[in-house]
Amino acid sequence: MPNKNIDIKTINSDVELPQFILQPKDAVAGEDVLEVTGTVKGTVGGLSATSSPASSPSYRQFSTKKHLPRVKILGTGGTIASKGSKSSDTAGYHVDLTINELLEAIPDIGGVCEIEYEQLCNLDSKEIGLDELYKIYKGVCESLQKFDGIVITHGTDTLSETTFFIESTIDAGQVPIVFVGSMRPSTSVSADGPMNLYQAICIAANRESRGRGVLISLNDQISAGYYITKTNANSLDSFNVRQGYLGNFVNNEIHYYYPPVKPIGCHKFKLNLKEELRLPEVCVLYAHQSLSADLVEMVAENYDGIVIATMGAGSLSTPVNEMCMKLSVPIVYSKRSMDGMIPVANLPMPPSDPSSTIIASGYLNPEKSRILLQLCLKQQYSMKKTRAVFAGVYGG
Ligand SMILES: NC(=O)C[C@H](N)C(=O)O
Repeated sequence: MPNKNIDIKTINSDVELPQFILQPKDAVAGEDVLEVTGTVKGTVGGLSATSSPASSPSYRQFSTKKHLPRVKILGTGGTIASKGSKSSDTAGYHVDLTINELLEAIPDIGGVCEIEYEQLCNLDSKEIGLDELYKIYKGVCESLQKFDGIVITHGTDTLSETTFFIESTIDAGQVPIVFVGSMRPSTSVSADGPMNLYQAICIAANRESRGRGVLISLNDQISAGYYITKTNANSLDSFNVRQGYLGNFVNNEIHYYYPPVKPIGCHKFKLNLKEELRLPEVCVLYAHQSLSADLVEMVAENYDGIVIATMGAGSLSTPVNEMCMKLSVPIVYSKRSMDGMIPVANLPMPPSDPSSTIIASGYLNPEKSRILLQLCLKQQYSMKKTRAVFAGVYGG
């Protein structure tokens, strides 16, 4: 049952699925208002299970005078759910832990919130595809109506693609959606997963996190899932972006630097929850010296759209530009550089030319541009409308 101290109100959303905001009634989360007994419930492989106190570690059954927020955890796998063969291994590990096992490593969490969890899949994030994205999308939509916050465990390699997709397709209203992963497997010395997960759950349960959309919690930092990306393949401090962090987590305190904020110009796409997720095929090409124009043509024949990671702020050789100008599929010019953007002025054809199918990615990196173009193609947006969507991130 949803928390009785929270009012659920429908919000005006441009997303087809009815969604809700959770608003506290007079009672404030964390104040002593009523006696509740908290449990951790879970679903693994579609089977529902409520932990029985007798067989459970102590954190799963708690009694408190506090009115606790309710948090849903959706498990998808990643290094956070992985085991290596030696405690010194930080590579060559495999996904092996369920959400239930991850929670055993953070016994203090029972005092923070009530938790329900669901294991959607248990994969390295390189295996996350449309089916898994759809499960995450569905899991988040269904949980929005019943919980104060949502946490999704996920591998870091493709984490920022999933956060971008979820921010682009779900209007979460006030409910924090917090993604979390780790860089070291659970078996390693100084594994970062348990603290990252603990912090993510605290962030999801905290009222200061409301109205901030999709967040990533990693290495004590809180950032916006729309922009942030993995910038280091190995270190604990693996997520970074020029658009910056939203806050910091220190010794059980959450410090936001700004009032609630969501990314400017983030276009929301309506998806139909009842339909399986199918998206048009968009290929990412990585430009380099002597990139073959024929390769671009070959890709255009086999895909619905192309994103090119150009060499600077839109630079491609003359033969490749000429090929792009001839093709009829949409081609997004993005960048190899981690930071910066593609200004419209650097496109080989002005966007006002009706025959142009070349679009500037603005601040979006190639993998996020790919998802945005897929969503535009799925909705059968015109070139003009697709440009308007990319203009939200100063492209177009
Ligand atoms: N740190 C990680 O989570 C990397 C892992 N290969 C994954 O993305 O699932």
